Amino acid sequence: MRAAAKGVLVSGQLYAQQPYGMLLRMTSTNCNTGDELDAIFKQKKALRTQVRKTLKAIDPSLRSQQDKAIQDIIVGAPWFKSSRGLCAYISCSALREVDTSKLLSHILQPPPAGDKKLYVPRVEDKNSHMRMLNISRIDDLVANSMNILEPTPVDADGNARQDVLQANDPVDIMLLPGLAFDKSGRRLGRGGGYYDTFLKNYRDLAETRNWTQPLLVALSYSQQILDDGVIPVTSTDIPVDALVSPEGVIPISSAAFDRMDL
Ligand SMILES: Nc1nc2c(c(=O)[nH]1)N(C=O)[C@@H](CNc1ccc(C(=O)N[C@@H](CCC(=O)O)C(=O)O)cc1)CN2
Ligand SMILES: Nc1ncnc2c1ncn2[C@@H]1O[C@H](COP(=O)(O)OP(=O)(O)OP(=O)(O)O)[C@@H](O)[C@H]1O
Repeated sequence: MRAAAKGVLVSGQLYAQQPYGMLLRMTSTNCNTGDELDAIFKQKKALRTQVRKTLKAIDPSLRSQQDKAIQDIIVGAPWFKSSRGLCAYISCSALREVDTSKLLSHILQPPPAGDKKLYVPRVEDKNSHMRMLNISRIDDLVANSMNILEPTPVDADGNARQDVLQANDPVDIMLLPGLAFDKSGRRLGRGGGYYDTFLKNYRDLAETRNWTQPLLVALSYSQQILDDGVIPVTSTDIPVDALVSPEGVIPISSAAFDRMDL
């Protein structure tokens, strides 16, 4: 995947090669040279190793206190209560991700309490391709090869599940996982590029449809919030609008300040 980020010249213009043979025109704002990218990927890899270690060292009871605090903050928040459509991840405890199980059970309550449409990730292939599919019950999930629960492409009645990129209505919020974050919105993922690719596609779709962009909200243990300047980023990394940690909501973008009622 690293080679995919190197520049190629087409008709005198520099392009970054993307999965599926797509080319992204390199401009002064989105351009990283091959050497820069190699250096950044190395720094990201080292930081991932360090953060994984930190996460493994958190005492399990402290971790579950943080899991509860983060989910309670979200469930009680006006911006969450008023949302109609969400994308959320299905947390994996072996990866030490902030737990989303209480949040998901809350969203998936039978109506009228459960009044939100939920989309969750399904990895389609190793070329950073992930879809977000609609589920209405926790039983809609099965473990994939990475041991993360994900929806089957077809529901129990044999109908294809709705893909959020094909839906007629926008989602308001995306609850995102990650290994590390900072208070300027930088996010370090697990390295697949799945979220960055999906978020870019959703952003393009929302723009085409004239929809309000969803708020990108990352769930983070206190230990995952790093000082500004520590998280290396490339031009394809999409910043988050806000963080939710056990200490509360940290709004970052102007959209977060406007919409999170803080
Ligand atoms: N809960 C959850 N679901 C998700 C993601 C995620 O980060 N969390 N993804 C977000 O992309 C996609 C799947 N991508 C993944 C990428 C790496 C690993 C993983 O197990 N990484 C190991 C290291 C593997 C290695 O390189 O040796 C790890 O981080 O410890 C899991 C999922 C879609 N679904
Ligand atoms: N919009 C995009 N289109 C195509 N490839 C992308 C896009 N965004 C990121 N990638 C590629 O995905 C790979 C992994 O990127 P990176 O290391 O930044 O992932 P990450 O942010 O840690 O993971 P994730 O986005 O899944 O949380 C890189 O090769 C990167 O060039």
